[in-house]
Amino acid sequence: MEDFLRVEGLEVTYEGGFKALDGVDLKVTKGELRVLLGPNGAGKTTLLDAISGRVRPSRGRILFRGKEIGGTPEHVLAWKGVGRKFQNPGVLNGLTVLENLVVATRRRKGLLTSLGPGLSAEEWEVLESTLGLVGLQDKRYVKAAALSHGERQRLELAMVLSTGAELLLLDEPTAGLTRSETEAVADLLNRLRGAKTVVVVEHDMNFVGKLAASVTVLHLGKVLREGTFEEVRQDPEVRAVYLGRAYA
Ligand SMILES: Nc1ncnc2c1ncn2[C@@H]1O[C@H](COP(=O)(O)OP(=O)(O)OP(=O)(O)O)[C@@H](O)[C@H]1O
Repeated sequence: MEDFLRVEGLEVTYEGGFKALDGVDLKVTKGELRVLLGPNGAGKTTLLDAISGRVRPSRGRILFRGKEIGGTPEHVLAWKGVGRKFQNPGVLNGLTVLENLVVATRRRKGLLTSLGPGLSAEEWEVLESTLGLVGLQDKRYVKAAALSHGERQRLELAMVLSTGAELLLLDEPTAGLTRSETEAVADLLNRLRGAKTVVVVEHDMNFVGKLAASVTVLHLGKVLREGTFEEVRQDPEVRAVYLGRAYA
């Protein structure tokens, strides 16, 4: 199968000459759920930034569905199906859950983001199934401002999905969530497997352990290991640089 996302020899050098990524190779197949682990400063966010067009690679290639996308502006990539959670503009507080999803769906079509009729029957169907997927059916008429933190996170995910994103890039989606909210996000990501390709940066090991995911460990801007969560968790080198602290 063709790699859905392929990163080859990627380097990102920040102003001042600091090399945050130093020759990263990564292959993600369609429908895969991939976790990026690594200690602070390993380059995880920079890798998501490079894939989503927020920072420019200084060397190497990023291929999305076989086409080079390195250096392509973020808004163009969003249009091509690369979705970054926490992308602007995010949730609109004054609108209900349903209205926010309508706005996100219309954004996909490139229309003005005003409300009103205009979604096809098929789009309503997709919107309904997305609501179900994130477990917010019962909150459809609730204003976004009144949602709990966890519900809001799930609404943001639903909005990225509604924009038609095929590749979802998530940076610590469980930050600030309670244990049950974290479990809801883990369930959601597991259910997305096969339908969407997801790359998620996460520090919460309990959460990562619940994901049916392969794991890539970054360290000092390079890939240190790849494998299942158990494999990388048992790896002495990984433990030394990262997990050792959490599992000592
Ligand atoms: N805009 C920037 N200019 C210069 N250096 C930067 C910039 N952004 C990040 N860095 C540096 O690049 C390195 C990698 O940062 P990055 O945020 O990608 O790491 P990370 O693995 O996501 O870390 P964390 O887990 O702490 O979020 C760090 O040393 C960081 O200080």
